[in-house]
Amino acid sequence: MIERRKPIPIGEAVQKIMEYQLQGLTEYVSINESFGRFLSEDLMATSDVPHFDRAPYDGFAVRSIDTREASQSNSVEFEVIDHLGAGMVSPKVVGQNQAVRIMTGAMMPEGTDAVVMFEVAKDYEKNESPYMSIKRSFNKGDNVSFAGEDAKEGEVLVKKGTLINPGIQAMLATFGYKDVPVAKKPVVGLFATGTELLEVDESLVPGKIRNSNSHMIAAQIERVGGIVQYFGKLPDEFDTCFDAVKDALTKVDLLITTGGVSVGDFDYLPAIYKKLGAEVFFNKVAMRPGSVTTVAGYKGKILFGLSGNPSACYVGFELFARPIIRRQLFSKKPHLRKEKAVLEVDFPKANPFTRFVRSSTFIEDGRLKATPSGLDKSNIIMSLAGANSLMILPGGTRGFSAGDDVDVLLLEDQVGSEWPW
Ligand SMILES: Nc1nc2c(c(=O)[nH]1)N[C@H]1C(S)=C(S)[C@@H](COP(=O)(O)OP(=O)(O)OC[C@H]3O[C@@H](n4cnc5c(N)ncnc54)[C@H](O)[C@@H]3O)O[C@H]1N2
Ligand code: MOO
Ligand SMILES: [Mg+2]
Repeated sequence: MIERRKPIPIGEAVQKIMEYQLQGLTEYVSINESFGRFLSEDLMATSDVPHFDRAPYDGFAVRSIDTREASQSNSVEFEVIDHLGAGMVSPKVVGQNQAVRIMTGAMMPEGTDAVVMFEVAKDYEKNESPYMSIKRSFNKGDNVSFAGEDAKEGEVLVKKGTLINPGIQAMLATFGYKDVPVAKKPVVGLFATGTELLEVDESLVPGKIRNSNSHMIAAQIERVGGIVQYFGKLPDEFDTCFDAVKDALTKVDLLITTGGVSVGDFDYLPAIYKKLGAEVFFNKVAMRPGSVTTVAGYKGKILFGLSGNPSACYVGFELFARPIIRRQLFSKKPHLRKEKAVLEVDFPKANPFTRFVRSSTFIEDGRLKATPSGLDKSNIIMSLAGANSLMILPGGTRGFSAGDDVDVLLLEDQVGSEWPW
């Protein structure tokens, strides 16, 4: 007689994992390597930006007071006393009816408070000296980019846990972060179990299949921000698997296995957890696919026994392994982002358990819409390629119709959701 497993609700399963306190760690990387990493500290402005008043246009820096009388019928003349490119600083103090020829980005000379664009000035020479004249007036501050208008020193600009994007790279450089504090990537160990598994370059023979799970999960680990330590595939043999798992646990932060978690005669993971003395959080979840997902804690590490069935394996990772990895990367929203979408097609299958349907979610006419990306069975691989989301169809329902509102979890999104969804 096989053991009867008691399925626990999905929310409870997620919570049990998240209660396990795994701390994120910080490391410093060069700004050149920080793109795509997660900030491990709030990013603060180390100075005003810009830190001096500067010209936002090519033209002439003037004292606005001297322009007051300028009009279409009264042109006002200025003596041009200096010439500045970006990076240059004028040693001169600008006096009455004087101007400085200034280029975009150059620091405003002392005394000036407005910039006249070249387009509205007439420049000429008189007695071999440069002059310019204007036929309109300017107010104090016209065409000036003021110190601190972009950022104020001490301001928190980006929160800890944010993914560094190209804009944040620009900020980091602006504030002189040569080395950037980022979350250390958790090392996630990975085994594929199954005597039936062939390597990717092996020819097909009766009864055997190529191992696709480890390639899929490795990509999922990288997508979420972890480092993959792949230990290879294991045959369904207790001693071999036990030794390999025990040894691997000394080398990683989290350990994922695929296959061997159900009630089959060669499903050894449950017995391995038992012999290890690991604390099994759950071994059955009220969901499809991925109901057999088994998760255990062991000496501050978490073991994820994902199903061997590819779609179940994929879903198990996204629901249970993703958030703990993201939390180690300091995310405050470590779970998949949940949004509402309109179901595009009928989904008549009744759902005793909550179902996560691999789906393609897209925007059409300003609305989020979702459609299954292929066959909905846990052994199916092909529907995963087109899946950018998981549609949540709650348990205890008789199926759904086109036009119904459904919840979708976005797989490629970087913002995430808090818990509970
Ligand atoms: N009597 C019962 N049988 C099964 C139950 C059950 O509750 N009672 N649950 C079924 C469900 S649901 C699932 S899901 C599977 C889970 O099985 P395991 O996690 O133990 O995985 P395996 O038995 O090792 O393999 C299942 C399936 O997946 C293929 N597989 C395994 N590894 C890979 C890989 N790396 N790449 C591609 N495909 C892989 C394997 O060949 C099997 O076909 O159990 C049901 N049975
Ligand atoms: O874990 Mo199985 O995929 O529930 O279908
Ligand atoms: Mg099995």
